[in-house]
Amino acid sequence: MHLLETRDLTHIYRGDVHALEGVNFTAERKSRIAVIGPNGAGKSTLFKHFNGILKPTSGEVLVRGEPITKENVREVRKFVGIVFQNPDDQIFSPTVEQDIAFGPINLGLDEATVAHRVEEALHLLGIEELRERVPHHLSGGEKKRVAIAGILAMEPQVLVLDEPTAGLDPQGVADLVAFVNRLPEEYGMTVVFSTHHLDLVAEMADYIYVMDKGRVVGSGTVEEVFTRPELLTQTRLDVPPIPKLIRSLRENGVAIDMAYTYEDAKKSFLDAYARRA
Ligand SMILES: Nc1ncnc2c1ncn2[C@@H]1O[C@H](COP(=O)(O)OP(=O)(O)OP(=O)(O)O)[C@@H](O)[C@H]1O
Repeated sequence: MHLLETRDLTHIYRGDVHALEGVNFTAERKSRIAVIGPNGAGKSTLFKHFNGILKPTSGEVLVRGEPITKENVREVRKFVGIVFQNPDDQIFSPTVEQDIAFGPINLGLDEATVAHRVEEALHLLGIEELRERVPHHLSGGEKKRVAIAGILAMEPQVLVLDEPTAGLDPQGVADLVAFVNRLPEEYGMTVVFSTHHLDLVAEMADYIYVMDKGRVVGSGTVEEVFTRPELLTQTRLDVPPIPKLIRSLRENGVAIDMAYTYEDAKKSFLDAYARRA
């Protein structure tokens, strides 16, 4: 049984827009999964099926092996939390603190538990100093953190992030990467995210789904996907700079180990340099 699964999932929007066509997707506990693909590939539509926001035109979505039904959709939404692309869709309370408390209160938790969860979420996202602020007056990046904190406070087992780094400054991106990477190990969570920043994928994911025109056109480990440049270019994507540069050096006779993350690349370069010396 998979933690989350779609089987032959097809979604046709009104107007005969075929947004998903026969998508098979699985996620396991503690996995870090990137969904990549050009604009309009169907990433957000897929995510909206993960907790029953959208209903399949055909096919199935299974959460812990169970199809999503009217009866279990509340439970499913506790289990799978989604942070949308645009934080304005998700933020509506008068203060940040109240906004983060909204989800836990809705789950029917007692006051002390709600307060505790709000504190934890503020702390995890590093936004304690924003607690009294009016969400709508925050910057884009600050809003994004508040939106993530609001979902996190519901303690989902699966955290789905639709383009989490869009609009963040470089330090914000680095903080987000570090934050996401703590969740599987420290909290046993599964993280599924979409991004157009392919250089972040190796830093934040173990497994990749490549989507194009509503279909999954490739999937595999970071290594499996990034060693298929044709798959990426045919979907208007590209191999990120680190593996691209190292591949090119290898093709030019440089003895250097392949790497996908910044830290691994640094090690590869230092090793290659040491071997020469
Ligand atoms: N509510 C809707 N009604 C009709 N068509 C829609 C609706 N939402 C999305 N679509 C269409 O479905 C297709 C998939 O859109 P989706 O937002 O899932 O793509 P995406 O991969 O998330 O794109 P992006 O990278 O631009 O965020 C697109 O052709 C889009 O125009």
